[in-house]
Amino acid sequence: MTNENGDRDPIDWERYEEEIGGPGAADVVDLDKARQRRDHGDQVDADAGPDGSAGPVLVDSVAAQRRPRFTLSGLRDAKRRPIVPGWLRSRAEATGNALWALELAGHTLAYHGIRMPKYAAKVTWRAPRGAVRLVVTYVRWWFDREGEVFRQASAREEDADLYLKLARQRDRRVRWRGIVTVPVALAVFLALVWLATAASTPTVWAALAALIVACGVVGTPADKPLLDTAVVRTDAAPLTSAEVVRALSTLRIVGIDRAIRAGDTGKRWFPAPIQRDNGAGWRAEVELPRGVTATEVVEKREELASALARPLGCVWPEANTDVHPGRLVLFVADRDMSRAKPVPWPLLKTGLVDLFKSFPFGTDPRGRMVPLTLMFASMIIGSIPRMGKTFTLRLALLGAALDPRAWLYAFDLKGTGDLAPLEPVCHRYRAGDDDEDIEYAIIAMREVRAELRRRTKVIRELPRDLCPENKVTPELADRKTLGLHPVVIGVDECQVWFEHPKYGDEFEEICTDLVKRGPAAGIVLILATQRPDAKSLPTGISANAVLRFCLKVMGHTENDMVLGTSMHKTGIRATMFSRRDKGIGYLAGEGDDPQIARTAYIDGPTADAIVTRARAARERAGNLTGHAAGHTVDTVAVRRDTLLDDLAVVLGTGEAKVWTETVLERLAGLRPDAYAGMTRDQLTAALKVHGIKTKQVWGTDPTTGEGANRRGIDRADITAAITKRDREQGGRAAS
Ligand SMILES: Nc1ncnc2c1ncn2[C@@H]1O[C@H](COP(=O)(O)OP(=O)(O)OP(=O)(O)O)[C@@H](O)[C@H]1O
Repeated sequence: MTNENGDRDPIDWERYEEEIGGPGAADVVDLDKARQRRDHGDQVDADAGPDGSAGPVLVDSVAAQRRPRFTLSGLRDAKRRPIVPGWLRSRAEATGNALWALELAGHTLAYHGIRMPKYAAKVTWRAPRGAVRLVVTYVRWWFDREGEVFRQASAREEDADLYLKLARQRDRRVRWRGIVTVPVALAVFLALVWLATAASTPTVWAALAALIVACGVVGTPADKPLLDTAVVRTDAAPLTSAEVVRALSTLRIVGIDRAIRAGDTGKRWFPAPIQRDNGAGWRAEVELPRGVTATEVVEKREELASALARPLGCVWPEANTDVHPGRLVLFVADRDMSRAKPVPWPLLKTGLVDLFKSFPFGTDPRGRMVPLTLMFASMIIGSIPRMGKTFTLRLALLGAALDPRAWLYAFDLKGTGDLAPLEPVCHRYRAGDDDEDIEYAIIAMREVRAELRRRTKVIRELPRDLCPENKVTPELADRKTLGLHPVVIGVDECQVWFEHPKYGDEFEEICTDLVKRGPAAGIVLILATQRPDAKSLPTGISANAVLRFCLKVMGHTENDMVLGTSMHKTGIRATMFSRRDKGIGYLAGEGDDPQIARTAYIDGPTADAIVTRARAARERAGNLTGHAAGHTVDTVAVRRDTLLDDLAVVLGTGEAKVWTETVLERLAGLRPDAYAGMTRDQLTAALKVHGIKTKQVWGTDPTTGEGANRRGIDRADITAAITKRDREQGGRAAS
């Protein structure tokens, strides 16, 4: 199509107009009628243009596409960049950076300081050559030797005019430079005379030293620097947009390939320039071609690393779904995260933890500290074997150990003793999965459940001003009389509990209760498992945990099991980690978005040293309890399960069947410490262990006096279960 100026417009606007209005649209729109309607003040047609004229306005026209440069609403919605940079706002990070700079300066000074004699010898050796170089350079300048080539060239080409011009210019220069030389020479001469006659000895030596250093520096060959290298830098090449586009185009992602085939050069894929981030690498934001999601790229992290020719541990693609699913944030670190020396844990040698506040957990790919706040949360740690779950659990428990108020329960069901360093500070500790160990654990967990019930009652009865949010506060935790100190329970390989044939259901029921109600009561449950599936990590637990740390997993089901529903779909994929990424995972629940973190690496001996410090702090606070104080748990108690006998007592002989709620009331009356607060579900689960099921029971409501059919217990079932148990125990005793 040709416009008024005779230029060819690449867009056939007439055709598009016709298409919008349908065939013959130009005939259908009656402009006169439209004008009449406007003149008569009729409502403007929905299709009317902005000027009120009838007919559709093409949004694809150049005018419609033009965006106003400056609008107030645009400014209101604009994202403000922080006045103080992020690393300065975090005290820990700012101190860390300042310490690093001081340390670097100290190292450099010490390195060069120790080499001063060597440098002095080098400088003295090079000084004569430097002196000659200085004199020669000066003489060359004085006699304008740099113009010599041109003068000779003009002579060779017999260009008399040019030669004369250059010769005259040289004469002028030599004369002028000679005039400058006289005062300079005089000054040097006078300085020498003064040094030789009137100056003090230190001044003479200082002047001589300065002269030697100056000459030595001038006499230094270009390929042999005077100073040795104190710090060897391994600077990574900068990341360029062309490189990113080229790498993305090799990933065989259909949408990207299609865009490139259609002539997209990728120049407009970058909404902001690629920047250095925290001095640790390059950060590129990429607006992927329409229809391509960032998760497609995240899944191909390994191929992307190969396309960028960087180690896998340097390449960290993430989806920024806050903007839209096609916005990719690519961080390319200078150093391989899985190989880099781990940043030492700040609490290694000094400092205690307040569990109500965060403590250092690890670092992100940018080298920034990642915190963890255990209070008011439960935590799940999951991955395939040998990725660092136990180390992560131990790290979290070490943090808890450094809060002298906290009671620690550590259960190492793998039984290898990985949690053994924590034993000196644990209120309850057990390694192994034998019957004895499981019995110990069930007693401990029953104890925690009873404690949970007690705490909820204490919190409920506290005056509003002391407990405004109906949850434990740091002040309440400090009051020893209330007994609301933090309780942190760590279980490694928790699937062993939940799959246990006898106590599995009870463990599940207690843990579900703890995950749901424990955080508000100051009880934190941390579960680690290498088999994150519905059986190893019951959904009631996995759905309610707040904190989640997912190291490498193999599939999206495990990913979502640990990190939460739909995480895989939204691009939070722990499947992208490689087997070398030990201790590296996605941490969700701390902060707004899940973040990649490498846990602080603490080996056994280091953990021992931290625990020694933690124990000393507990001794000072008078808070060495349970296992740590040498108390043992009577595991025989668990074998003498009193529930059946207690039921036999409360059911009496007169009634054949009793409603569950009535049984619960009677049990609470019989043993308030064991049964107060027990729910119907809990009783049902406890009965299931003995193979007893509740059934429909007809009875009369004592308050209303009306008959009703409700769930209840048959006394015959209890008697049968007791007989069976006694027979079995008798058989075992006889054998
Ligand atoms: N933050 C870390 N940095 C470097 N290496 C780590 C880190 N955390 C753990 N590792 C390494 O990973 C290895 C496995 O750790 P860990 O025993 O915790 O794995 P796991 O997942 O619990 O294994 P399993 O499933 O067999 O219990 C350890 O030997 C340790 O050296």
